[in-house]
Amino acid sequence: MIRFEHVSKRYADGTTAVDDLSFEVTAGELVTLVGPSGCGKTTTMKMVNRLIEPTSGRIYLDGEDISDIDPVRLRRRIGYVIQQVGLFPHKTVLENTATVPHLLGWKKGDSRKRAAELLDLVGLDPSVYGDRYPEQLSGGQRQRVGVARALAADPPVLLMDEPFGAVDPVVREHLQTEFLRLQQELHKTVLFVTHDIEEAVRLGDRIAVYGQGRIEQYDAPAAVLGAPATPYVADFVGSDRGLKRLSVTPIEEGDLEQPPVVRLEDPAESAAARMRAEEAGWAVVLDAAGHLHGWVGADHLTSGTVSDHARRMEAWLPVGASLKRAFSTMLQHDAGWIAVIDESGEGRFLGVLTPATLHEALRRSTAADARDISRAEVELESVSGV
Ligand SMILES: Nc1ncnc2c1ncn2[C@@H]1O[C@H](COP(=O)(O)OP(=O)(O)OP(=O)(O)O)[C@@H](O)[C@H]1O
Repeated sequence: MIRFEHVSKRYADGTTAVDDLSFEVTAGELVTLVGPSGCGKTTTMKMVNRLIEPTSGRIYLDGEDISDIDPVRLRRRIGYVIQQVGLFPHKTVLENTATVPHLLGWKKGDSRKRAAELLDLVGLDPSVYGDRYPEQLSGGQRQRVGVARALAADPPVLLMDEPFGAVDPVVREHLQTEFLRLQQELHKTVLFVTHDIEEAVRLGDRIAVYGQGRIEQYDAPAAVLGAPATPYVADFVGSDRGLKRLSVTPIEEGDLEQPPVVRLEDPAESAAARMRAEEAGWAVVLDAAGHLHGWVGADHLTSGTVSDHARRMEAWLPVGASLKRAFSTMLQHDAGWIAVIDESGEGRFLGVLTPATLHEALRRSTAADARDISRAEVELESVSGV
């Protein structure tokens, strides 16, 4: 979809910003460009929409050399989101979002309708926010409008230059999650610049780790974390890369423990007897439909039915969620275990994840790399679902 062939950029003052760069982004792929300040990420990106022209080399979009495409036409095929969103202050949120359809000559009604759909898609209710002006929004909301605006004309390619860089970490994580959800729906071809390795790992199908003007490693997140290609990459991804792996390793059914399971309607005494037989101090409680209700301690089961004593359980996750989410859910709920649910299978309870099984899952993921299993076999499906 996007292909760089021996691309270099030297600025007039002699700075070599990008040096003989060759790489390819396939259609529907989200590639993060990560590296320290001044390593050439933004230059790379701006060459794709011809805001900057390369000194040498060629860039292809869908097989077409972009130097043969009129820049204005080219940019219609490419959405662009930057950190300082650049919304027009005197235009409403709806008008800002409708900018590109408007420029493309859409009818006013059509472009406003499209803008409203897009605002909805990025989590802003158009009836609440549509008539506001940018200064009446929070930083995170402004970034969402920026994303909606870039998507308005439905371009196949999105360039995003530190789009979430200016918001606080909590909002940032929220925006990342929403963007991943959006990307699962839209399958845009995305180049995403960040200097934050965590963000690169969380979002990227592949990561390009930049050194000075060059890509040091271009690989799937687990491979970059598990097998850094050079000492520079190892240093950049950090000594805590084991921890970072948490965000690219999904919970699998095989990781789960199977505690005793009782039903809400079970008589308390028989449930207690079963737990004693399994030497378990507690059991997971399911409702009549087999959905997770909560848990119950063996000591409480003195009379009546399980439902008289059961407590609700809020700490649960769908299978396939990342181990990082599992870990933070445990901390958030101060829970020694979390329930894992099969969301696609109507919320069927699958088992529980404990700190010990979480550790095992992390070792499984590291061992996969140590055995030099090819990237394709390291489970990465959930990278886009963390
Ligand atoms: N117009 C310019 N003229 C001269 N040098 C430039 C120009 N624009 C960028 N550079 C230099 O090119 C190098 C790469 O810049 P670029 O903006 O691509 O880096 P970056 O990786 O995006 O950095 P950051 O994360 O700080 O945005 C830097 O050394 C920068 O100073």
